[in-house]
Amino acid sequence: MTTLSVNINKIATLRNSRGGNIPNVLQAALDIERFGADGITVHPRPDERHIRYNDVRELKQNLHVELNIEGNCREQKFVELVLETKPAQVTLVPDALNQITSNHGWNTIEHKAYLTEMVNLFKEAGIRVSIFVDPDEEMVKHAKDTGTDRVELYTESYAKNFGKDKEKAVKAYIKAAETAQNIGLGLNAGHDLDLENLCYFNQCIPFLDEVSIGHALISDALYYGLENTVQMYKRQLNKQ
Ligand SMILES: CC(=O)[C@@H](O)[C@H](O)COP(=O)(O)O
Ligand SMILES: NCC(=O)COP(=O)(O)O
Repeated sequence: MTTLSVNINKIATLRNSRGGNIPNVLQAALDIERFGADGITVHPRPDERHIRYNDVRELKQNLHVELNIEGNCREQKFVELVLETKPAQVTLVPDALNQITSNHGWNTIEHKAYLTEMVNLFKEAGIRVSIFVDPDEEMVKHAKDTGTDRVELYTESYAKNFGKDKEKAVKAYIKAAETAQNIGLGLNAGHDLDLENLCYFNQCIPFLDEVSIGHALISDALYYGLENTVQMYKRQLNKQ
């Protein structure tokens, strides 16, 4: 069964807009856990514009479900935070400084030596590692050489093209996913997944381990409430 890790960056964005502690990010994460999510994802960025480094520390101390920390391992502060908090999973994302959001996966050929070093560092600390990649069989194959446990397929292009032609939109993802499965890599996916496009993606790739979803899920919660929304996403993942 594919697990749902809820990305709570957008809850922190709302909190930070007023400088106080409303909404309370930790409480929201604990509630999301209680409502049935399998994990919590955070993506701290160097400017701490949404999740702050201290949020991550608090979350790790209080959550019972898996914590997935995504981010740029070229940032020393990020590496130190991950090694200090020891989440269940770290997802390595090649962000540029001041990027609005993630917009590409790693080139696992060009950066293989560097990624191998980072994967070793985190795995030695007992942390599962996932590498964020575009839906490209070559990138998946070369990710395997780094020793990573999983890859996360960057689903922005799937989400963007889903409305035009969903079969075409998912094609490269199925190929990349099958490659990962054949070489023994675990498989995550995320970015712009939503209530419309999630079920089809999961049905096309039934061996998916985890999806991480934030922007659409937190937006849907404005209409449906957080509890309902988490359960609506879970139901999409449970449809055969
Ligand atoms: C890695 C990824 O796909 C991103 O979606 C990310 O985790 C979200 O980051 P922001 O919330 O900063 O857009
Ligand atoms: N890894 C993707 C993620 O955590 C959430 O992405 P999005 O749903 O906010 O686009």
